[in-house]
Amino acid sequence: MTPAARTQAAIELLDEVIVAARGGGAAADTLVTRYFATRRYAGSKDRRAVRELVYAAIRRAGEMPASGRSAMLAIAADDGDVAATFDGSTHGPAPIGPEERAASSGVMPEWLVHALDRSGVSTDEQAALIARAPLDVRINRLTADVAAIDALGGVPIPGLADGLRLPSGTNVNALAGQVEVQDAGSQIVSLAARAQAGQAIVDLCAGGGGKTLAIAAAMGNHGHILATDVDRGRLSRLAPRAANAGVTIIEPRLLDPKREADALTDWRGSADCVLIDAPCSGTGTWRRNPEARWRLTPDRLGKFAAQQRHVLDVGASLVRPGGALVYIVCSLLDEEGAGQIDDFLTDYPGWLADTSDLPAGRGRGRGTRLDPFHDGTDGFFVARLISPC
Ligand SMILES: C[S@@+](CC[C@H](N)C(=O)[O-])C[C@H]1O[C@@H](n2cnc3c(N)ncnc32)[C@H](O)[C@@H]1O
Repeated sequence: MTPAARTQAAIELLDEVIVAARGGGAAADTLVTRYFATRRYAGSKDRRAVRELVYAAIRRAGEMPASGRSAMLAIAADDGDVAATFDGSTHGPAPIGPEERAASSGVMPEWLVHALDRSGVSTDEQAALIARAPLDVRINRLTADVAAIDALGGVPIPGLADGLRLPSGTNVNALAGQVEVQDAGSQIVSLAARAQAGQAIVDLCAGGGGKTLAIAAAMGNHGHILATDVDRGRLSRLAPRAANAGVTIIEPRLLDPKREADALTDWRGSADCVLIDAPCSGTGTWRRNPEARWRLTPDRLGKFAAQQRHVLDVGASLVRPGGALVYIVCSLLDEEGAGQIDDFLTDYPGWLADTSDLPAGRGRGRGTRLDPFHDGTDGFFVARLISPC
């Protein structure tokens, strides 16, 4: 592809990303993969270059741009080489017209700036939310070939015995099951479960099982983990991943939304720990999905808050006396984090917030917050609550 054709491809892709963000369609990453699946003429260098243009344009536009072209014009405004590709060549974009407007620059939509301000997230911390994310993995000691993992050339992540930060672009597919791609923050908040061999743990919002597998490894594959979710597609990914990872203690169970408690009567009041990695806005994961900040609305945020309170109520009923409820969101908004826990503790007398022994993060309300600016991780809020004996 010529440089001009790459710019045109980025414009087309950005148009797709904008349409998907407006209509609840696929994530940018999926759209890029699909785009190239039907364009075999594009080589690996072309794909990488187009992907970088697309993500640079997404990161630069705080508000959703009017079009892919206006988003790329904003990149062209600062980069003469990109501007020169608007040359009207056969596969390239039309020349820039004198009246054409580039998309405005910014970190995120204005309403989110205010919401994060209210949650005590500084301007620098907000900017770090859309920086590039590193490639972190968790070494699975149940199956790991240490020599093969050493050969990847990663750097140990402070505070995580099994965490490794790899050079960007490292292909870890050949080591599936031996290493799990998992952000350092996700590994750190999983430690809040303080999982031990022999325990009975419920991972209520297990999804594809990123944290379930981390907990199983911490238990040395001894004990029992009930992994539940309401999303059949996500939960179905867990069993093959567990098999690959040599984990045998996980029991997946699909729940019916709003009727979760009916399917969990056998676990009522008996879990040593219930982990709730709740559905949330994902403001802490914008490094990986920067276009997600265009999708979020105050209405959607309110719906997440209601879901969070619902899963907290379901989870609390499963904890044994003296057991722990660990609440996690990958968001820095107090509505989803510290505020939820304040409300929970008001409504559940006798429950107490435990102190943090995590190797990163700072206190926020009755929990701990991790963020890219201070911790170099995705953003998370985590609280560990102890049920009355
Ligand atoms: C943040 S994701 C979980 C990610 C997962 N724990 C991991 O580490 O990969 C939140 C999950 O909560 C699930 N969920 C939403 N409402 C739920 C409910 N009422 N009961 C159980 N799971 C629910 C969603 O389907 C989604 O998979």
